[in-house]
Amino acid sequence: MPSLTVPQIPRYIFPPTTKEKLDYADLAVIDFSEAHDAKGRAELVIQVSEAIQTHGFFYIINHGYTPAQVFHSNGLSRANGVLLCVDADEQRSYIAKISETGSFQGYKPRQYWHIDDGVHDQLDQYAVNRDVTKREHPEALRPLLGEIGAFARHTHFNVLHQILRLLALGLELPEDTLVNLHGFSSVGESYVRMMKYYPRSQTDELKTKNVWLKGHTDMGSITVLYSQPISALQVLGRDGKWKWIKHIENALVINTGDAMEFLSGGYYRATIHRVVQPPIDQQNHPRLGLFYFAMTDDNVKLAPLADSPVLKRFGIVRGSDDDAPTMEAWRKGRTSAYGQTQLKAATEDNVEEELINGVVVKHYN
Ligand SMILES: O=C(O)CCC(=O)C(=O)O
Ligand SMILES: [Fe+2]
Repeated sequence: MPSLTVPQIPRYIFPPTTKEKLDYADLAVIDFSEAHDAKGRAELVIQVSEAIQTHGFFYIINHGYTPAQVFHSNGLSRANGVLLCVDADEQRSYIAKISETGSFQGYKPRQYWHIDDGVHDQLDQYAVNRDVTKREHPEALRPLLGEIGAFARHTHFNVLHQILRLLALGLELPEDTLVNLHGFSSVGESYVRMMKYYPRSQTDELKTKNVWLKGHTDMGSITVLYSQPISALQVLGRDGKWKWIKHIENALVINTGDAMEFLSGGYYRATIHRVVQPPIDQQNHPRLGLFYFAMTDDNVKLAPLADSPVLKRFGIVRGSDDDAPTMEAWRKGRTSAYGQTQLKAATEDNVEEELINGVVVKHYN
């Protein structure tokens, strides 16, 4: 019997994975069920450090949810429903004031970002701070806020913090060094994002050479993507070639962002990735995304953790903190500029750039 409080939300029917032969990145699969004892964790530290240094992406399996739980298939289905159910008028009243506030919280209006050659994005997105009470949300979302809050909490404590412990150990720092910079209750922006990409016109595909989101790094520390079946995400390999990210049922796809690159003095580089048109057999489906974008607390200075013996061995020192942006300044600068500023051609081929807080940010074609 339908519940009286939870609205009937159209279910998203997952399309099958592609039959096309794609050039997939060969990513490490990190099994979190091995993280329970010291020996297992020591092994995972090596695997995760290597994965970040080679590809920048890795999978996590056995992260604590089954596909049947709200956070995977059902979670995507709900994301779909929420993005679909809210009518245009209501969407308008929950629009994110992205350029004014430097925050994505709320709806990003469709076509807000410039992609290339006059073509704008074709995707809906709704962002919810991990503290779901921070803002008002559209009516369709309200009955789901408890679940979204629990999802954020689970991802923050059981996924993000576990990864951060492995990364701190990889820097030979006390296990909780990075965890302490990512407090769930601190002032900061780590948030849940639901995305829905729509198929685009042939003209847009031609003008952008099939690129839906240009190659970029994420601004935060860690991005957690709940793997979904439509292929479109690619990673730029160290050999300069784009490789596809393969869907693994109920896996998480993890990458590092700018904040982690700053904190580790470049030891954990931010991953360059992009989104392109899906392969031919998946092109007629909208593509859903469910993410947790993690950032440090707002007041953290994004400068190298120079106590790390690993960084010391690499000769990485912490310069004046006056030169380092805080997480708050970095995320606001990047968020308000993204898809809005006129990018300049860089000296490298196929790269454009912009200056954010005195740091060059690159975008890749
Ligand atoms: O849709 C995806 O798979 C990735 C999206 C992405 O890279 C981003 O929003 O930063
Ligand atoms: Fe990204």
